[in-house]
Amino acid sequence: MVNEASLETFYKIVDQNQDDYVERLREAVAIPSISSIVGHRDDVVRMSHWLTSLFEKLGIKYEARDIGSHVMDNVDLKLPPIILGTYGNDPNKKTILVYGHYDVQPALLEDGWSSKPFDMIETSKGQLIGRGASDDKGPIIGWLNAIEAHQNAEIDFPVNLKICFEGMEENGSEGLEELIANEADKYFKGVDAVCISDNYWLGVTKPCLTYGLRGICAYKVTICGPGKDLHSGVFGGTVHEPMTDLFHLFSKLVAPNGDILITGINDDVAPLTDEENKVYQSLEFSLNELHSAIESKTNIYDNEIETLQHRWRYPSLTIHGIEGAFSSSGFKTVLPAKVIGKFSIRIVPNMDPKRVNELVEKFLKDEFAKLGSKNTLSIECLHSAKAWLSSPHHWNYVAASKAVERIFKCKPDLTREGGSIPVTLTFQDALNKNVLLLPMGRGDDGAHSINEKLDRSNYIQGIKLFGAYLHEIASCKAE
Ligand SMILES: C[C@H](N)C(=O)N[C@@H](Cc1c[nH]cn1)C(=O)O
Ligand SMILES: [Zn+2]
Ligand SMILES: [Zn+2]
Repeated sequence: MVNEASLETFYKIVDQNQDDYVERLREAVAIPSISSIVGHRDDVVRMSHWLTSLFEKLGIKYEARDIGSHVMDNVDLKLPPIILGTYGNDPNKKTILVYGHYDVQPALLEDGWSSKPFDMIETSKGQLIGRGASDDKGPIIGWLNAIEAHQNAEIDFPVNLKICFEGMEENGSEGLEELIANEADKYFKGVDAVCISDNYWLGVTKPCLTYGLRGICAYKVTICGPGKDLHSGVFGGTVHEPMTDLFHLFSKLVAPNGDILITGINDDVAPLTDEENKVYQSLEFSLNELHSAIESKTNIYDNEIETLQHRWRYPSLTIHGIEGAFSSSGFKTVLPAKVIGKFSIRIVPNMDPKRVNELVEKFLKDEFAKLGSKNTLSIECLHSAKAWLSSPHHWNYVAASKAVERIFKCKPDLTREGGSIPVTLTFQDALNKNVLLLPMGRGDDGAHSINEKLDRSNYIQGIKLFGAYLHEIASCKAE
């Protein structure tokens, strides 16, 4: 049985301390821990130190595991540590593993942010705007705030908590899979279930529990031509241009209606069953919510069901950008000598990254050969991860559903999501335990986009939700 009085005291303490929690998030957002930019690697490491100081303050035992180094953009870089924490070790309590990441996506004011991305502001509507506020600093700090609130309220922490925070999630989670495989029977031994808060509600009003994610294969395509950038007037029309080749190649990858054109890519996509199709009929999601999240009406599908199916259970291909091309304002009549195009494919159940890589390589090489260009082409898969599906009827989900009802007075939606968190499947397979995604933020938080935000109410109610979830876990029967 959940101790109702303890929970009420916990909620009260969370409410009383909410301004401190916001300040804590502001401090964390101020560290630009961007894992995919060489010059920010020290900031990612600084963020790990910020977290471990908080672990010390809260009495969480931890190890900051050194996982070696890697080469990124031709630079040898130390990988940020994986922080493994342990809070409580009572054999009579269940053990829950929480995972999150302390790295963030890149962000520049000139991308169109309305305020400096790493100086978190709070708007009059209670939106906490800053890079990483929702993805994933708010949620990871949320777990730590929940621990502190139990201490301040002087109530027993209901479970043993194991914590795994990484600093490379936005850049392929390098080193994490290996660490989990090595530690499955050591550090992760005794874990009963896993909970990850690193995604978002479907819309803006109703909480959800998430049981599926798409995977990802991310590519870098390099075309090299002349030995240096050239004057387009002097040399244009007389040399094979890398940018022209890249545009031709990339135009073959995907149609404007989103269909992926790579030969064979759709062959393995799991067929849509009647049972799965039914799931989409009962979801509360409107195109209006989509329009507000994308700040336009540029949706491909004119109905909710197809939109969600193409977000959750069909693959998609996105062209992200071109390195080496002229991209500033103004006009420069340059002929770029070398360009690097970047795209990724979100993959779905039954698709295998190895097979996807083979198909992508063959397709690009065949198409490049048709151009008759004397430039050179190279293709690199930067990182990949399979799609993930969990069992939403497991006691882990039942406990989370009860916790949502306590805090939000409604039953959560059961959703899948289009983004990727490679570690979900790794934990599920390596530990053979149920994995639950319990989001804190809303569908319009703008993760990876400009003006990323976390609503103060989602942050504070999210801390209460995490606490309530752990209390429900403690009182539920694990079968
Ligand atoms: C859903 C999660 N919060 C997230 O944003 N994941 C990233 C992971 C990733 C993979 N390559 C680079 N980042 C995502 O889905 O893009
Ligand atoms: Zn992210
Ligand atoms: Zn994330």
